[in-house]
Amino acid sequence: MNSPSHRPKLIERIREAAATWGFFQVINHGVPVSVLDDTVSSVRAFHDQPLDVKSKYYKREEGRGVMFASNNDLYRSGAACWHDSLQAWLGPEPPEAEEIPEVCREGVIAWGSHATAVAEKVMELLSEGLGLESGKFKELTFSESKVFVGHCYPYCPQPDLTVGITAHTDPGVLTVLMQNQVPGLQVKHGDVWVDVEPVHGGLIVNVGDFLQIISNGAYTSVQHRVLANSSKEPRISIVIFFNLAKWKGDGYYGPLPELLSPEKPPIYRDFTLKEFVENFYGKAIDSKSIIEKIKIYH
Ligand SMILES: O=C(O)CCC(=O)C(=O)O
Ligand SMILES: [Fe+2]
Repeated sequence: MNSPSHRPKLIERIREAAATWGFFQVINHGVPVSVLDDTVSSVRAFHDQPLDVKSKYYKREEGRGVMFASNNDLYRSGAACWHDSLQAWLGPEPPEAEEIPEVCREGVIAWGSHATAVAEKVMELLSEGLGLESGKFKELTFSESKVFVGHCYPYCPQPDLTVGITAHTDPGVLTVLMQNQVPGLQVKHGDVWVDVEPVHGGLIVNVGDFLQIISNGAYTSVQHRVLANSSKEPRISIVIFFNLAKWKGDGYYGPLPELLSPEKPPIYRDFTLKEFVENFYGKAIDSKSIIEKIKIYH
């Protein structure tokens, strides 16, 4: 990702992938594979512990600290999905190190900073792909608000009757994901669900709703889901969501003015953070994202 002579090509490839697929995989990202493997093992070790140890982290209030739960949307959704998750809100207000379970503390902290470095590089390329300065996304604080999520999809004896995570789009700016070798993630491309084969050492990056909106539709936030795990080995995936942080402007979010012109009018109306948050927390993860609500029909 670093060679200057490849940069224009890289910008174009990432722009194209983010526009058409909304998902892409990065390799040669500079994070040692041993860091990825160690983090996956330590999250697995957390989930392998007896329930009475993990239940110390049970809670339902989101937004800060550390939380262990099965489904964030348990009370908003018609059915629960076949996974457990350990979450840590790493920014803008990081938890005290002691709040993070000891068995995976080092992994959570290390992955948090490596994933941020990768996300910032990708954000530079995505920003340039829109014709903006490479530092624009960082200036807009897009890498500041971040949540670590260590998912575990245990063996499911009847995988045809449930799913690991229902189809949804991610709400924020960008998601960086790594996984062990157990498959399950699928991405929607047109009307087809496409399997994402795990690549050892590869990182998956996907566009969230907020990035689709601020790019005025140039980048696409696509639906994805995880099938219930039919293998005896648990599937581990570790995600960092980069969400909305503070905004430099007047409290309203919307398509970046730099991208708009009489030929390219906004296709989304502006909205407030309150509206965004209420929309997210008021629904099950598989129901309509804010994108549908704020679309302008020309
Ligand atoms: O486990 C995965 O591969 C995907 C998880 C996911 O989509 C999410 O946490 O939003
Ligand atoms: Fe997701």
